[in-house]
Amino acid sequence: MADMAPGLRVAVLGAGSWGTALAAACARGHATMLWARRPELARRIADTRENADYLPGVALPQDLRCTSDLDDLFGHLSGAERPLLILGVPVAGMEQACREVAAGVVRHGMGDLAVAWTCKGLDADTGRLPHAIAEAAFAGTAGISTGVLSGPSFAREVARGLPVALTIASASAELRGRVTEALHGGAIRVYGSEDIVGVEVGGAVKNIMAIACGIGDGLGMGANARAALITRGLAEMTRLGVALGAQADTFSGLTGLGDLILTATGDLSRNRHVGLEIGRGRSLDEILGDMTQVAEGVRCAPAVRDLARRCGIEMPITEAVCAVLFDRVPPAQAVSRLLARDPKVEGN
Ligand SMILES: NC(=O)C1=CN([C@@H]2O[C@H](COP(=O)(O)OP(=O)(O)OC[C@H]3O[C@@H](n4cnc5c(N)ncnc54)[C@H](OP(=O)(O)O)[C@@H]3O)[C@@H](O)[C@H]2O)C=CC1
Ligand SMILES: O=C(CO)COP(=O)(O)O
Repeated sequence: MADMAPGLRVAVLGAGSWGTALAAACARGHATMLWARRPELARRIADTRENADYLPGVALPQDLRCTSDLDDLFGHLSGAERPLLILGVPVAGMEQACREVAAGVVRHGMGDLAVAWTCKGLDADTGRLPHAIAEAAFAGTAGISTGVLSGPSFAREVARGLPVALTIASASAELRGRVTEALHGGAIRVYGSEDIVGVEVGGAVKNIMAIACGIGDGLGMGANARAALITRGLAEMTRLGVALGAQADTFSGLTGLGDLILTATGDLSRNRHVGLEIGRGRSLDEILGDMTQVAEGVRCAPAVRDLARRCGIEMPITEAVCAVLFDRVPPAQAVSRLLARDPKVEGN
């Protein structure tokens, strides 16, 4: 069946805060369907035009469709000329989501599907970046092109229609064009990149640095310390990324420095929130117990630390965050250890 309506067919898998905000943005110009894993949430979104669990108070577009049935989602996409699927799940859900996508593509006989994921982190058990998780899950399934959508973007601000700039990284120019067509316009700018590893490393490491800056601010360490953590955090992110094959320039862009500044300083950040509360003396279990949304940096920090060690890369701030979160090192002691490191030449 040819795609008769103007615009693309877009599906968003995952109705958390980011998936919902992106689905709302796409629905303004394209036939869009959002998938929630809880049928009860899908029904409430469809009935109330609000995702009260994740974006309370935000009115969703009337023509955004919502389902909890994956076959509805693939039915919506199959037959369209240039279908786009955005994955709005956290890293922990990435592998299963990709497997569901591969199965759906086969079940619905789709010959072409562009898939863009939005998670920021790496697999807590294996240290794989999201593109490696996708590659493994999609191996053997023809017709799927892939990319990562990232950048400094608090879901709540995007859902309110405030300006934002995003980056879509993919080896496929056609996929970059499809994602740009779905989102670019109005308050959203979309930039293209081919540096998938750089974009993914930026997204993963900035969350850890946001926790570090939150800890510093919770301890009352001041603005100078925050600027130092951001700058040296950028150095850590760049070192790791370059060792993994990324381009150094990517880290001064939206998905590196841009997202690092946003998340390390913006109080809408869940990762910064975790750090702030740790710095104020609360325990990690207590903080996470009170949160209903994901803070990817917590699970990701040990995986990044271990990956850096395997690569022979120094990441002292990441090491300090892990020590505070998981080894019960008091935050002030972790700061003293960082300050006591030997002097070195900046840039290294
Ligand atoms: N929020 C933001 O501002 C931004 C977030 N991101 C990234 O997007 C990703 C998703 O984050 P966000 O939407 O904020 O998260 P939320 O915590 O707001 O929502 C998480 C969503 O994922 C579902 N989910 C949770 N765990 C799993 C799992 N193991 N398998 C499948 N689905 C799961 C939840 O379903 P259920 O409700 O049923 O539990 C929910 O729909 C993260 O990697 C985040 O870093 C990127 C840019 C901006
Ligand atoms: O990635 C984000 C903004 O770009 C959201 O950050 P948090 O996950 O810390 O809320």
